[in-house]
Amino acid sequence: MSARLLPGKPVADEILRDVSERAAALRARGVAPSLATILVGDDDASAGYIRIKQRQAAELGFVSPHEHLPASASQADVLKVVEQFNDDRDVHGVLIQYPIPGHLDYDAALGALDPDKDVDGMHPLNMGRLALGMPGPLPCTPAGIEALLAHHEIPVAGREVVILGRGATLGRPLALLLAQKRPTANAAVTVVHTGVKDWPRYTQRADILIAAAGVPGIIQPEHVKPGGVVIGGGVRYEGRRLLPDVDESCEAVAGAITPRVGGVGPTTVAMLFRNAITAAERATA
Ligand SMILES: Nc1nc2c(c(=O)[nH]1)N[C@@H](CN(C=O)c1ccc(C(=O)N[C@@H](CCC(=O)O)C(=O)O)cc1)CN2
Repeated sequence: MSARLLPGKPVADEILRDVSERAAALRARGVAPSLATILVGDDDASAGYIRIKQRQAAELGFVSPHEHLPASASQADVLKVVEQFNDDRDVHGVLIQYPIPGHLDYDAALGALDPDKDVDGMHPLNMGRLALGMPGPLPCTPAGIEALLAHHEIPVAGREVVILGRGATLGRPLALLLAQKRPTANAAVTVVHTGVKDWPRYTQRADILIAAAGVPGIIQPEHVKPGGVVIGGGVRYEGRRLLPDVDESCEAVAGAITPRVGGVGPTTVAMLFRNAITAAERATA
């Protein structure tokens, strides 16, 4: 058996088409939608992702002010930039590229961000909104995975979803999202982590297995239910080299699977812009 592939690009294209139309509507009433980016330090991969986001912003007709702080920046320097963007009425969304240098506190910087401008959906208030089922910006990778499943018409409601990994950016918010009472969610969700000795016992019974561990190659064919759906959400980067959680040999066992490149990643960026256009519309309504 060879699994059906579930690419992310058509999902991202659909989301970005909608964002582009909404951006044009804002511009037609004299509003320039704006997504500000903050990069701290000289990490090549992060600088590359910022360039991708700026290119995408330009294609969609967004303004994208950018602040690049040196690796030696202090926490106060970072907070000052965050506050400047918070106070700037022409800036509708802000993202702080992760990671930042080790002497800095990313969570504190995120906590200082205006929650209404939080396009990553990771501010504590927005995570709280997600936990309570209240409207707000959704964390981009979890929202991208829900959209990917819906786009490829993978039924989720009532099915057994197992998420391997409980991190704050993926496993935990994704569990909250897919358990919500909505047609594209409403699943029986189990979160298991790699510290559980017999974690394969959980993944083997998953109708939909979502790898969110950030451990390269941790998911092998024997961890997958034959014919099940496998979504590779977790990745680790060595420089710009992508090391997915899911080993490619899983394609022989799964019924459907995301490609190792061009799976969940493109949907994450699209969701960032969906959050940004929503923030711009709300700020200028
Ligand atoms: N503030 C944020 N920081 C970071 C995020 C984020 O969402 N918000 N995510 C990652 C980096 N990232 C975006 O910033 C990102 C990384 C990778 C991809 C992607 O589409 N990858 C491709 C593979 C590309 C390759 O060949 O290496 C894929 O998955 O197919 C998109 C976004 C950390 N920081």
